[in-house]
This record gives sequence, C-alpha cells and structure tokens, in this order.
Amino acid sequence: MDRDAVSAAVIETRGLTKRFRGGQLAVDSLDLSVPAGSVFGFLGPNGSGKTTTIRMLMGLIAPTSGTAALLGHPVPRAARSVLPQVGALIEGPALYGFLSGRDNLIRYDSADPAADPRTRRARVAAALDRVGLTAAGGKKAKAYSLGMKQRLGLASALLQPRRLLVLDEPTNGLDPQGMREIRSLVRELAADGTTVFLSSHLLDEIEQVCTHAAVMSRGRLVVQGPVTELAAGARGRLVVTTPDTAQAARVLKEHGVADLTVARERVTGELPPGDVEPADLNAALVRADVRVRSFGVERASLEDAFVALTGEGFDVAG
Ligand SMILES: Nc1ncnc2c1ncn2[C@@H]1O[C@H](COP(=O)(O)OP(=O)(O)OP(=O)(O)O)[C@@H](O)[C@H]1O
Repeated sequence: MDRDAVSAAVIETRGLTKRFRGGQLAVDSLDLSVPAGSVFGFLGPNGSGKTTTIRMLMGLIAPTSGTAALLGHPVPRAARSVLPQVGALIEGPALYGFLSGRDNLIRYDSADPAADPRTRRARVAAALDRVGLTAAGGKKAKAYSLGMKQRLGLASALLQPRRLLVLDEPTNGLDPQGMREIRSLVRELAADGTTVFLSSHLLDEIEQVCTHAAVMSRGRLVVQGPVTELAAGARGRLVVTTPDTAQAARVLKEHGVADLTVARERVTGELPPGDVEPADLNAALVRADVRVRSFGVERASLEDAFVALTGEGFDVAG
C-alpha cells in the first residue's frame, strides 16, 4: 500500500470490527478514511456503531479484528505516543460541580503527566478564552448551563495543541443556542487547521458544519466522502405548486415522475432517471393546461442520500 496515502489520512481504519461478548456485531469491517484538515461527520442513527468505533480509535477497547491508525500511527500499539496529539470529548465531560470552571481545567491538566505545570495557568486561560468562558471561569461548574459544561469539556481537550479532535455527539442534549455555540467553535478550530472528527445522529448538523461525512447503518459503513458529493448523489425532488393538483400529478406520472405526493396545492415527486429535463416536464404541464404557480427542484439533502442508499428512514429521535 502507498505509505503517503496512509499518512495523508488523519484517521484510517481497515476492516475494523468489534464483536461484543454475547455476539453483538457492533462494528462490521469498517474502512474509514478521514482527510487531514477536514471536519468529518460520523453520522448514523443511535446504535449504529459510532461510539464503539470511537472507543476503538482512542484505545479504550480492543478491536476484534482489523486495524486502525491515528496520524499515521497504529492504535492501540502506538496509542501512548499519538494520543497526546489528539483531544477527545467522549461521553460528556467529567466535571467537579463544586470547583470553578478554571479550577476544573487546572485539576484536569494536573492529572496529565505530559502537561508542563509552569505553563498551566496560561494554557488554562487560553483554553477558557478559546471556548468563550473567560468571564464565567470563576463560577462553580454546577452553575453552568449544559452548553457551558460542554464548552468546558472542549476546553479540557484544548489544553495542549492538538492535530486532531474527536468529539462524540458534542451537541447532544443542548438547546439550539448551545448547539450553535459548539458548531461555531468547531468551525473556528477547523479554520486553525485542526482536523475535527465528530459523531452525530443529526443530519442537518453534519450538513451545517462538516466538509466530509461517513454514514453508518447497523455497524456498517454505507458511504463516505465530501458532503457536497454525498448530497449530490441523491436526485432532488420536483416541487410544483398548482391549483390543478390532480391533473398535474397525472401528467407528471405519464412522464415518469415517481413517488408522487399531493398536499394542498403542492405536488412533489422524484425526477425520473435518465436525461429528462425539468424544463420539459414544466412544458408538458403547461401544454396540458395545468396552471403552474411555481416549479422547481429542491436540493437533495444528505437525508435524501441516506434514504436512497439504505432504503431506511433516518431515526432522528433521542
Ligand atoms: N459493551 C457492550 N456490550 C455489548 N453490546 C454493546 C456494547 N456497547 C455497545 N453495544 C451494542 O453495539 C451496538 C452499537 O453501539 P454504539 O454505542 O457503538 O452505537 P452508536 O452509533 O454510538 O449509538 P449511540 O448514539 O446510541 O451511542 C448497539 O447495538 C449496542 O447495543
């Protein structure tokens, strides 16, 4: 295998598999490739194997078979040398409520044998500043909102310079404002050159912040690549607004439009495969005296791509 190709990926797995005792196949022969500099969304419904994969990557559990490499080094074998360059936020931050945010970070840093005590205060101050908690740094952590706690957890991952950040469901449980804060922080970190790998069960979240994504379903990788390409893989839906819905649906059906839905004055359907031009469909409607108020093709979302690829709906609950 081309060694350069391996080192260009920040996370690379080959046939990575985890079968739990009791037989549960949580991750099934996963080949993941996370390019340097990407914001990589690891997407899948609850139970699809995301956390299990992340735990293997971070050396917390051993794979049943297959290999994984972080920053070009095999894990778990080289975990000790590579993990200091990787910041991780898995399963929510462990915080002491009776300590201030600042003291939580000082305590966390003191427990890290690789951390230099002489630079501790300055690094803690910089990390608090990074996540926008300077003003609240002296407050007890138990008085923090969930979003602030999550930002403090991120600060703990940022006490050292990191080449890679691994975040497991970083916006889980947050209100919309908290979610926005974490997303903009992720964007800022990426702009500074850190590769960010984050798991999520929220499709629109991935579309908003990620450059690349991998979609998991039942332990298997369904697809991975740049988000724009993944969404483009699914064809958009045709949307026609007209008072003559029944007639419009009939004409569109005759021209190969499938999966038609009619709601009030809106007819939607799947564009036929091949080189049928939406403009030709519009012309056919007009020829049949359908009064077309608006005619367009809705951009395909990652959700459309997911449904097209797996034939499943995307479970966004929980
Ligand atoms: N320690 C374990 N022992 C047995 N089965 C497990 C264990 N951990 C996870 N599983 C199972 O493995 C599958 C994948 O779980 P995993 O937690 O990796 O999914 P996930 O995509 O991260 O979902 P979630 O978002 O709910 O954490 C699930 O069916 C889960 O029940």
